[in-house]
Amino acid sequence: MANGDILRVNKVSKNFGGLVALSEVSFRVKQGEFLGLIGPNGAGKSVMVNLISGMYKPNKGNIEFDGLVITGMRPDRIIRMGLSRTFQHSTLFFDLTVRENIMMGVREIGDIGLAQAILQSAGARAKDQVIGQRAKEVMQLLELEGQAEEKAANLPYGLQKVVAIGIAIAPRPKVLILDEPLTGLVAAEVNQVMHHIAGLNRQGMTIFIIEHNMRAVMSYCARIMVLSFGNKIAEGTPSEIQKNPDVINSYLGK
Ligand SMILES: Nc1ncnc2c1ncn2[C@@H]1O[C@H](COP(=O)(O)OP(=O)(O)OP(=O)(O)O)[C@@H](O)[C@H]1O
Repeated sequence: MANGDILRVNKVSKNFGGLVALSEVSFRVKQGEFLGLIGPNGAGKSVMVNLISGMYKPNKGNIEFDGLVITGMRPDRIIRMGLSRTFQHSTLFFDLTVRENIMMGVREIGDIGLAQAILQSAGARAKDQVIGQRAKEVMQLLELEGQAEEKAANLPYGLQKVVAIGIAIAPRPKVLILDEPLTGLVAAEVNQVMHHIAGLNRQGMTIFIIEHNMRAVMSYCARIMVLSFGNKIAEGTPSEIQKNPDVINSYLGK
């Protein structure tokens, strides 16, 4: 895409019956960027994530990812194109180990770059090997090797969030969307999760994070967008956002 945009949201609106959840919202995300989305409860943040990831369809407007219009595409196809997300509520397989959880992330996609040909043509054993290898890489990347054989249910909450990120990045996405990944975490866990997200960004992954934790958003995001009642009310650097009177009135001041 021109200007290095990896994602473009163009005048997107979403209604639920008479409720306007999003009203003609537009924004762009640059390749490699660390973008934050903030706003009060009910502002439309999760609806925006669901529209981008193909779970909802907009009533108006369109969304472009990596040069293609993805509006109306099925969520699995959007993931295969390289746009992955995590969910506000945990989506781990609690009875499975960390390794097995991350293997699920790889397997679900069935497309891991160079390994794609092997996955399509080879027998079950070769497939398992490729999937296991990718799971190992992901665990190394997120420093989860020590917990590889632990059941997800037995992990502290912060590590469960890291495993959820592992499932999402297993298919090597270009863009990772995180929907409130810090909810319910204590300060040390917040730092742990943000450390991993920042590491992924340093390695080139574009990050789009929805969060209420202002300290984390302000210290990690290069740019922040603010939604309120379905409208984009501001966009700028953390210091611009902190000074913006509309943002203070509708969100930060409260
Ligand atoms: N599937 C749905 N059906 C009907 N209304 C919905 C649906 N999903 C979201 N909404 C409504 O859309 C509005 C925006 O909700 P959304 O979940 O996007 O808010 P949010 O900004 O993510 O809030 P929070 O910070 O509390 O997660 C709310 O009024 C919500 O009730």
